[in-house]
Amino acid sequence: MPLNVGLVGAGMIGADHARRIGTAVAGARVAAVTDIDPDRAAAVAASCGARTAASDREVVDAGDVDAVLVASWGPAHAESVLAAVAARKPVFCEKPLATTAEDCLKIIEAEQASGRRLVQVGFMRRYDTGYRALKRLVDGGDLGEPLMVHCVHRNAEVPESYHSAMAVQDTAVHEIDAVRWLLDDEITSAQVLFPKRTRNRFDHLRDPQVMLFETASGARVDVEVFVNCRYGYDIRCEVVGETGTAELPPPAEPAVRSAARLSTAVVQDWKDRFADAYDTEIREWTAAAAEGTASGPSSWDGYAAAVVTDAAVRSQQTGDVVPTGIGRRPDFYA
Ligand SMILES: NC(=O)c1ccc[n+]([C@@H]2O[C@H](COP(=O)([O-])OP(=O)(O)OC[C@H]3O[C@@H](n4cnc5c(N)ncnc54)[C@H](O)[C@@H]3O)[C@@H](O)[C@H]2O)c1
Ligand SMILES: O[C@H]1[C@H](O)[C@@H](O)[C@H](O)[C@@H](O)[C@H]1O
Repeated sequence: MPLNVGLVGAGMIGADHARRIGTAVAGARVAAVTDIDPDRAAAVAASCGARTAASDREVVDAGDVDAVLVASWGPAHAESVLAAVAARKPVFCEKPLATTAEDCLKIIEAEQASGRRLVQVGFMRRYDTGYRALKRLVDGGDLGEPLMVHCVHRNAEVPESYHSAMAVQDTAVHEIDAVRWLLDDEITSAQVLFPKRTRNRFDHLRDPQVMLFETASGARVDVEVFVNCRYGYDIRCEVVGETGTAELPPPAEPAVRSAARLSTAVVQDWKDRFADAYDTEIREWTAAAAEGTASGPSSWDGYAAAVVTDAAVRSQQTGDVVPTGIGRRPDFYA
């Protein structure tokens, strides 16, 4: 019997995950799809042989839905995740887990009360082969004690609806999770600085931004976010340890020698850059969900990302170093 997945949110990434479940994941199928835009729900349902449902509640409560995939807008995530946890169904939630730390805590409490892990958050970098290789080096002690991490997150461009806080909440949130995971260390403070602004995009947007984080052990992390860099999608990460450094490998692209030039194409967007990571992420989610549980990035990771992004957004107003106030991770999430 395949795992029957109920999809909440049939936008860009929801449709992509539905396609992925149909083509790249064995032992799972999409059974029901809902979206507040019924046309989108109908189109995605038709593309994967599923039925449509009127609401997230209907998806969660359906007798033939074993697990729920939430890919709606961030502000709608908490309600759907809480409903799935209440129904004791495994749930994958695209980032962010919730848009407030308070809602993340409600999910943590409900999940702990259920007695087992049910929630996986969509931080797909943890499934990227390059990041996994970096993690093995850090964990294996090959670099000595990690002291610093230098990160770059560049998008070719963003739509007009993208605003300055999203550079933290939507974009740097990936580095925030990846660095916590790589170093196995919590982020305790955040600061955001604004360099000279690009003239190439909207007046309302501060772009680029430089974000500085400190971890509980004293490691320092810098993240350059530049979401209108024009030339492509560019993700970099270098861990500097006491005895060595390691850098994320660039995506494998052929080196082309032609017309007296040696060149390599730059990947253009996140869907291509992390395509394999998304496949692995959803495969590992469905495998755990088939066992009635969840693995990978947890509700605690979703909460930690929320408190760090809150601190960084506050720092955007003043430039101050803002403590994150992160507490102790419950043993449930050890
Ligand atoms: N992990 C990643 O790299 C990654 C990449 C892109 C998007 N995301 C996340 O995925 C989520 C969706 O992003 P997107 O780019 O697909 O956005 P999108 O706007 O294309 O799609 C969101 C969909 O959710 C629907 N929706 C909103 N509220 C709903 C509700 N209450 N019930 C049902 N449907 C609802 C909208 O109608 C829309 O179709 C966001 O949280 C985003 O941050 C993650
Ligand atoms: O929602 C997207 C997505 O998370 C991408 O991975 C990131 O590079 C973009 O900056 C963000 O807007």
